[in-house]
Amino acid sequence: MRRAVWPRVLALGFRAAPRHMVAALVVWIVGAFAMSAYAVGFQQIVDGYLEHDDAEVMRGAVLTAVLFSVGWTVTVLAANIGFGLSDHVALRLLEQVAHAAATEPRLRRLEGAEYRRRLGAVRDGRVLLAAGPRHLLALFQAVLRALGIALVLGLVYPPLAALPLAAVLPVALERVAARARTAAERDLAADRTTATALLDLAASPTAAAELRVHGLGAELLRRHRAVADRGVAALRRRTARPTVLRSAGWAVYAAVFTAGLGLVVVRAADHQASVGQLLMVAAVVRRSQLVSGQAAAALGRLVSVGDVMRDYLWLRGRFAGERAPGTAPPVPSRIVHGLDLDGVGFAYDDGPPALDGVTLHVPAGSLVVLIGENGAGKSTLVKLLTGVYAPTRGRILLDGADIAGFARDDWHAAIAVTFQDFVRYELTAGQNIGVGDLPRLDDAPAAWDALRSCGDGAWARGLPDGLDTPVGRTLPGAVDLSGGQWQQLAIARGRLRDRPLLHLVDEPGAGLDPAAEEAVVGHYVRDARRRAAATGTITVLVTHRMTTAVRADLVVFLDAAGGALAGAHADLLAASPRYAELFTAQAAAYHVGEGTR
Ligand SMILES: Nc1ncnc2c1ncn2[C@@H]1O[C@H](COP(=O)(O)OP(=O)(O)OP(=O)(O)O)[C@@H](O)[C@H]1O
Repeated sequence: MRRAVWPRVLALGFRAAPRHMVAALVVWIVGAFAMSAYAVGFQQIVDGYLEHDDAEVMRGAVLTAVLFSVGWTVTVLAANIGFGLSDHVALRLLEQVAHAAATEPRLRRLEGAEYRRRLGAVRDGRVLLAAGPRHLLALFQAVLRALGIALVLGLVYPPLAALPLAAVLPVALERVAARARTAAERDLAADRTTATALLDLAASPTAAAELRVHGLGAELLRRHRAVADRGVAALRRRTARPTVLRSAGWAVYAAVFTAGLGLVVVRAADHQASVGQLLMVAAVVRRSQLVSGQAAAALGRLVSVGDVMRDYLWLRGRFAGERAPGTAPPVPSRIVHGLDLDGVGFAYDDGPPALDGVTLHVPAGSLVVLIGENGAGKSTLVKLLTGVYAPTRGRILLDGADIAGFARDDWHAAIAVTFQDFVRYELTAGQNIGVGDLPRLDDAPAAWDALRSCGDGAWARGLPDGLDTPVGRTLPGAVDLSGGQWQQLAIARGRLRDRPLLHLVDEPGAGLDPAAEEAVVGHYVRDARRRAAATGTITVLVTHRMTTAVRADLVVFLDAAGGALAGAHADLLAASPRYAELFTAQAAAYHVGEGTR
């Protein structure tokens, strides 16, 4: 464990549970003193008895009884305080990471293999990390106990005070072994993730039907076994040598203490030490072994704690800074001129550009249909317009103002979105709509009204408690819905906000039956016209149904190279052979008459 992390682990404890930390510190100092010093009382009893000194025996008995009971009480107390401390820190840790991730406006910071690896490490290691302050205190206590033992040994024969130093070698080797183990585990983390994913998939209820039909269950388990066996073998190989070294360290330690004990026996034979002192040393040697074990265990765990702490600090650093722009311009209440994309480009991580130099003007109040083949960048453009991603080059301007300059929360409050990969919330059906406009989370009439855009909503009325029915798989009494019904809830959610500046809808028809899809598109067209007049709202509809393009003011056709062509449907038919080809193929498939051209 590198030094810089220690104070931060302690600070974690003091921030999460300051009273627990102080109590643990006090209790463990008292415990360390009591459990080391009680052996002195033990010596007094034996020597008093041999010298027929009843007063000395009594003093020893009282001292032993008091120190022993204080020591044990405090040990039990310390364990409880320590666990309480860990619980507090664990809770706080999870809250901090979850809050930072949930409120991070820059979605790119939640992506990438490095982010996923570190997040996984903190999630899996949170209990370990939360116990970090406790392990640090345990290490501190072990050092105090070792000092107490040195003091007691020094009383018998001063050179013996150096005996506890023999623990330095095995404890250091324990640390080396722990380092080797955590390094190996870290290198094997990808395999472990794969193994867990394979097991999760094998047990997943959503994948159950497909796995059975394709006969994949046994294959998944075979792969899991192969990956897991490889991991266990690699771990054994890499930790074998440090384990041998570790055992050698403890052997040296045992030899040194045995020699120390032998020395006291010789001194007792020479009448330079009393029998009581001999017994006291024997008791202290046993205690010293426990204390060294405690220190070694704490140090070993702290190595892993340090690793998780570094991942945790990395995550905190990733979410830090740039959160609140100083003075952001206000988001306008209506669009007057329109939306301009000025050379907009975007690439995920180090991948090829998903969008490459898109430049176009969308007049206020337009209904835009966004068309393109799979992977052309339609959803990416929608995400750029929501502001959760920023263009890697170029700008998006609303009435001339770069949307990147608006405060994120203000911008998000000013738009309405239905995402292609929408979320299925484990809430009631009505709340699945209500989350689209939080102040109206439980506004039943508004939810019914929004749902009516997808048809008559008969299926929702047929639910046991209508829109008050919990939906999904986890809540008690929850009803799971069909893909199209979930999609209707997502569409209604996106329609709940009344006066958005941008209304973005990504593939609303994908899971809907033709009647529902027609109803939905019709509502979007009517909403777009109504809002155009009121707020200059721009509605962007992503669809593969090219016949919808006929009803648009502006069609944006994204090509596979990340470029865009914009214009009226008829203009695009003339300007783009590929667009015309796609339209003709689809029109033929859907028996669309020539009149639509
Ligand atoms: N989160 C992501 N990380 C990395 N690459 C991504 C991510 N999302 C999309 N891409 C890539 O960006 C490109 C554009 O994807 P996008 O989802 O925008 O296409 P689309 O036009 O919406 O496709 P579809 O019609 O299939 O929904 C694709 O090549 C895709 O592989």
